[in-house]
Amino acid sequence: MDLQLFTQKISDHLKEELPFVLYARPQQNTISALLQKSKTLFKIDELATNGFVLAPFEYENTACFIPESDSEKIETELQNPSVELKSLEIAENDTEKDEYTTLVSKVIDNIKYRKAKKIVVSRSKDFHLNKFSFGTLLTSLFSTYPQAFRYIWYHPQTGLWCGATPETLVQVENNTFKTMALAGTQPYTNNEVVWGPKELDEQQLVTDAITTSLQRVTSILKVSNPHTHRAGSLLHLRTDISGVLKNGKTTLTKIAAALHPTPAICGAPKKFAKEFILENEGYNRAFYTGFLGPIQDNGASASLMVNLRCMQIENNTAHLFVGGGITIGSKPLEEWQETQNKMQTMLQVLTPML
Ligand SMILES: C=C(O[C@@H]1C=C(C(=O)O)C=C[C@H]1O)C(=O)O
Repeated sequence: MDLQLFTQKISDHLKEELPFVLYARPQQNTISALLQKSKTLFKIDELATNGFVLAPFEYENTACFIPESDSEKIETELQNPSVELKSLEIAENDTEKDEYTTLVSKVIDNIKYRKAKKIVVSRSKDFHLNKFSFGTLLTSLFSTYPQAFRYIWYHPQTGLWCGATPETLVQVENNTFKTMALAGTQPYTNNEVVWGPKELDEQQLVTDAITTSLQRVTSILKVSNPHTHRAGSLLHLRTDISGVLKNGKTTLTKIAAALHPTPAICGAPKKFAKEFILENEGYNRAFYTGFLGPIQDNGASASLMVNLRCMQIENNTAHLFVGGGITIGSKPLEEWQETQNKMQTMLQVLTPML
């Protein structure tokens, strides 16, 4: 379908407050959309129905869902999806900076007392938009980050969420699966990339925790060496993990539950880190650091992504969400700067509306 018609159809759907989701896979120019016909907020326990799932950080069993069976499916192709990235100045707010660096210091204290090895903390920041335009958001989001998984989700009960995430939670295809350990961040420059021991250790911890939690549900595991992954104006360290699902019995639901929340977005040990986050972060992450993606073949095939570099847009306000992993070597001011840098990803998308 022609991009203009595609955009018009979805804008009309939004005006009627009808649910929809549109997404494009990494490196692909095809944007697929599901336009739900009713206003029902579908919830699923088993990830075994064709459609698109959106799960919160506090996922236990239940996630929001747009079923293919209640939707019209349309597609379009993006032309020339390449935009130059220009860093935007973000005014520093002293109170926000104090609150965040204090939170990071508290994590470091807990790590010193050996309560945890790593905790990922985060914050949210609001930006005022001069004028929200769905069409502008669509072209800006999908053309700025062709290498990321991009999505826009809307339901009158969840609001409008969108993002461009570099991180796969799990991809399943014919009994085989792929996942990744993504951790360690530095700004992208033209210089040679060097990773220090802090980042290498932090990333290894994520790889170890993921491979351990996969042991129960998989039979063959292949683990790559860590390599640099570019995500817009940032670089991460990434290890690819792939294998075969155990006896053909492991379902998508089981593998997602075994992985989520990974130490890339929660911490290690998982239980302590999650409780610390819920008690101390001081805001509700909602769908940020949850997972989302299309489910096909009744769960035999799926691409579930971690919901990072995302925002919720309400009227003329964009709520951006950013965080970072804290380990023994972390420094509060550097962690603050890392969240400022991560904010650039969604700010680039908002530029035409600021
Ligand atoms: C928590 C975020 O990113 C995660 C934390 C990272 C880190 O601490 O280096 C890197 C990639 C992500 O796994 C975020 O983008 O908000």
